[in-house]
Amino acid sequence: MDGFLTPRESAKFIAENSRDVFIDGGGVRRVAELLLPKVSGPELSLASWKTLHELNPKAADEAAVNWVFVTDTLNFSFWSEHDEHKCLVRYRGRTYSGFWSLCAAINRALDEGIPITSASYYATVTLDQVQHILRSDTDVPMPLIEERHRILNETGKILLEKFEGSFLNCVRKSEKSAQKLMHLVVESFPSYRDVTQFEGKKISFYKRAQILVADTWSVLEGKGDGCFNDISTITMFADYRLPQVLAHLGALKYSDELLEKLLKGKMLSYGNRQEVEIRGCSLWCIELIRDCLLELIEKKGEKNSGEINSILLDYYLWDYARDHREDMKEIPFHRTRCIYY
Ligand SMILES: Nc1nc2c(c(CN[C@H]3C=C[C@H](O)[C@@H]3O)cn2[C@@H]2O[C@H](COP(=O)(O)O)[C@@H](O)[C@H]2O)c(=O)[nH]1
Repeated sequence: MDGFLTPRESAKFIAENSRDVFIDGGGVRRVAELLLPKVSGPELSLASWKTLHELNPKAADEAAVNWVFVTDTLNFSFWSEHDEHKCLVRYRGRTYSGFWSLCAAINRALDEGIPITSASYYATVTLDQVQHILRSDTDVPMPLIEERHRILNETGKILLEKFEGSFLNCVRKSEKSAQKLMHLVVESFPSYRDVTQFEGKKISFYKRAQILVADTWSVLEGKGDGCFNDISTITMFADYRLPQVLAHLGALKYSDELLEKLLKGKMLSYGNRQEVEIRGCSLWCIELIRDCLLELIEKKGEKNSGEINSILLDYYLWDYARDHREDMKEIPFHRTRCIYY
């Protein structure tokens, strides 16, 4: 996808030209200080992807990689109009919402003998079958079911044509470069092309492509085919939860006009200036938090077990957002309905 700024370049440019979203330096430092005691703990480690999340695969094999691929292909837009009426999926005695409702539905299908992670299946899966697989245990269906069906067919066909039906072959073509894998994904699979324009420049977020690379790194435990030599160049994933938690923690500030819109639950269309500023400033904010945290680690001589990168900060803050739903009500997430995040 030539001619586009990278996500990191895009974020810097947006943050420098933003009118309604601002990064608060004091807030950035406070978040870095909140994270400092965690750097040597389990939560800010690669292993937490498996140990903290029971729905994620425990294996590090080809089937697990293909589970990650189909999950991240559908990893978008779970928010509902009214939070008290939303899609919920019950699985093995627990009830899941949002992103986790997707993972629960995928695992439920596998338990029912439906090969939902096999490209040869989802390349021709019907809308009825997808509605059954992603069925909700409430009267509110998962949003964008028709789009999810279209994307499954499109993506499955391409994976069969170009990568013999397995995402592991796509990973192997990246020669252990996270950047090469991200670009191979966006070039091969149209639904991953999370790009738009801002102030006349062609910008990219590649949210689902970046989280796909990150989840591939995680499920392979950073070893073998997942031992990416440039994994730290992957930025956070510009979704609708991270901006909310960054605003809640005071690292991100919204103009009065934008905050009023969010409080009224107004929709922002994909590519709208304020939506782009929210996503871009969030991404740049995490880069600044990471830099500040690395400085604090240096100064305080904290020994962190593995490397600290934007992926691990993102995972941690995303989990934090899930665990602090109630506290975050004062700053709503922004409502954009799209297939990109
Ligand atoms: N920035 C960022 N956004 C993420 C994720 C995840 C889950 N992934 C990892 C987390 C645990 C597993 O270990 C996965 O690896 C989902 N999302 C996005 O959030 C939104 C869903 O939110 P809610 O409605 O509250 O479930 C939606 O846009 C979805 O695309 C992440 O980690 N970071």
